[in-house]
Amino acid sequence: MDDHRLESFAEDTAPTWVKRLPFQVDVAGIIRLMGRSLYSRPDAAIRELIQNAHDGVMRRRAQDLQYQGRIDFYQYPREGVVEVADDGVGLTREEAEKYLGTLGSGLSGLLRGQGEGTGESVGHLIGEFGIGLFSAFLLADRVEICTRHCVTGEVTRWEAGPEADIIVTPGKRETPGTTVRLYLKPEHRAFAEDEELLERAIREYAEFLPLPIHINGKQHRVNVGTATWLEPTPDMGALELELESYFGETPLDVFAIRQEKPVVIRGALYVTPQRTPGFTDAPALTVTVRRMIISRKLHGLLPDWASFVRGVLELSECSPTTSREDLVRDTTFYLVRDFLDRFILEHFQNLATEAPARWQSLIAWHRYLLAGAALEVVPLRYLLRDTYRFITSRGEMTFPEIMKASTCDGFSEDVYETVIWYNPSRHLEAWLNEVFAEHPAPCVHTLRSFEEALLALMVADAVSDGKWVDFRVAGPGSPGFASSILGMRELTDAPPEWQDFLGTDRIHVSVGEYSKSIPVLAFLSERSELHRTFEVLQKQGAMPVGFQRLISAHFQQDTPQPHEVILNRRHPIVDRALSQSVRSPLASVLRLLVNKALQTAGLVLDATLREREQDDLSWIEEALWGQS
Ligand SMILES: Nc1ncnc2c1ncn2[C@@H]1O[C@H](COP(=O)(O)OP(=O)(O)OP(=O)(O)O)[C@@H](O)[C@H]1O
Repeated sequence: MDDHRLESFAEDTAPTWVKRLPFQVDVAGIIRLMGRSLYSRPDAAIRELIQNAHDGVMRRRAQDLQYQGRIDFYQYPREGVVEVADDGVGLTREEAEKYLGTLGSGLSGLLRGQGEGTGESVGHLIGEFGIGLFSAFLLADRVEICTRHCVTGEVTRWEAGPEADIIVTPGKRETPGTTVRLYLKPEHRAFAEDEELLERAIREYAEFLPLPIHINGKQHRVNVGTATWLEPTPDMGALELELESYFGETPLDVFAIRQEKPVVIRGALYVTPQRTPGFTDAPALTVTVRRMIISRKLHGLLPDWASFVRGVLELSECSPTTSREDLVRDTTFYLVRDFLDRFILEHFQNLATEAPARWQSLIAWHRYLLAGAALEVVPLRYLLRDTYRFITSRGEMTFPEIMKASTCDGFSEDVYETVIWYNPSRHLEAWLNEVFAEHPAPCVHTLRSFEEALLALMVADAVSDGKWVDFRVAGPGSPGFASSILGMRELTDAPPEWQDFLGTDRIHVSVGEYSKSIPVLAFLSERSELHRTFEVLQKQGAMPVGFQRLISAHFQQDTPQPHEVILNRRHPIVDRALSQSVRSPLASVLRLLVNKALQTAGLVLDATLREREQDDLSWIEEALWGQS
């Protein structure tokens, strides 16, 4: 790095003049800024006022254990006013002057910092930053507060508009507590007129706050206040019902969390019945801090793989962001995240041993998501290895069962101890079931691509555990398939005239002997089919040029294998046909059998093959007609 000096901005001689300016803060501007950038929605003000009222009540409760406390909202539609009233501790005149008018200064935060009062009461206070009151200006252009201190009985009236000075005067109020009156901006007058709107806003944040909240003096409380998941030993039935009513879906499996270390976590998680969560957004949780809802969709706490898990957590040690709409990504946050990763996995491991039927139904329901997640998450893969049931030619089997049944016998020429055969294409399923019917090894139908990957990784895990195992497509191209599965001997290319007669440039014909009584076996090359589809599209001019180039490059690198047709020399028709010429009627019968085998394997006959079929039928018909 160059050696350069930090030059002073000041003149070298003593300054001829110095001016000191007070640091200017445009409070109105800051309030506007807070409204626009700090909070994502104007009803955040409702939450801040509830929090303040709550803290006031908690502080009074710390002094008087008999006292319960409540919060009341009142609407005055004619005046466009909403009031939030509590019967809490109230403020002295000095406190009102000091804390209500100073941005960034709040008593709650101070008390929590100093640990004043009984540990419990301070621990319950929500306020922290000393800015919440200013959020009232999101909804209102004027705010008036009347407060009576519960001990001194002093009554203070406080008033502020965003542009004007704060005015503090004596006030009138009979009982202890604080009332905050919001003179709503015209665009927010609905909060004074629409009771449902106000109720929704209250419940959005304070649903689980134990303090009762009422609107317009009505008897029933707006917030439910109960949160079974916070109880020391929650009743699981009640918990399930509560989650169901809160999240609006029936949990498939519920698990409560009560954790003390390394961080305190209370709550409940459940498995959602939704099959495609995580498609549009990452897994999310409802999170409360001191029972106020921080977010109903908090991201980043659940592991990515657990996209089918939902729930609600009380994280009293986590820090809300200043807007209280999210959590600060600090060490505590990451401790919670790491804990959840381990906890959810352990829960499923326990479920698999303690309630296997339940675990099986979860796997069946969330097959895609679980198998997909297991590709990356090794412990989950180990769990699925022992419990995930693949569909095979011998019914459903777990990986260890497949391994056991796929052991090569002593007579096999294979160098591997175990060979797992699998079939990745649906149209070969029935056919391969027949082929494998008498064979002790199963054919695993990995009909969804993630299952093929899952099986491959399980094989790779077995290999790294020291097992001598191979993994092969059940098809004639795979070593050992013809000999060990089909019992086929001496596989050779068909003589050229038979290749020309029975095959095409896309169909390769060979002859062998196999134990089955089937005359012809056909195996399609999926790549060849794909190639053909693209060729047709290209001819129709239906493919964008860029895509076309990509496809051509793809197939140039690796030309597709032809479809395979294998004639069984042991079958009498095949044997007799091959001993005659390609012009004999039996040759046409054989060609019909080849077409049939290709169709059974899933090939849709093209025009050439269909034409050929017609020729064969006419030729046989003619030959038979001639004979009668
Ligand atoms: N209803 C109330 N009852 C008693 N004191 C109150 C009430 N509302 C506000 N106060 C006092 O005013 C202070 C400032 O409130 P403000 O909402 O701005 O900040 P806070 O609640 O301390 O912190 P935060 O910004 O995190 O909400 C509070 O700390 C509290 O001392």
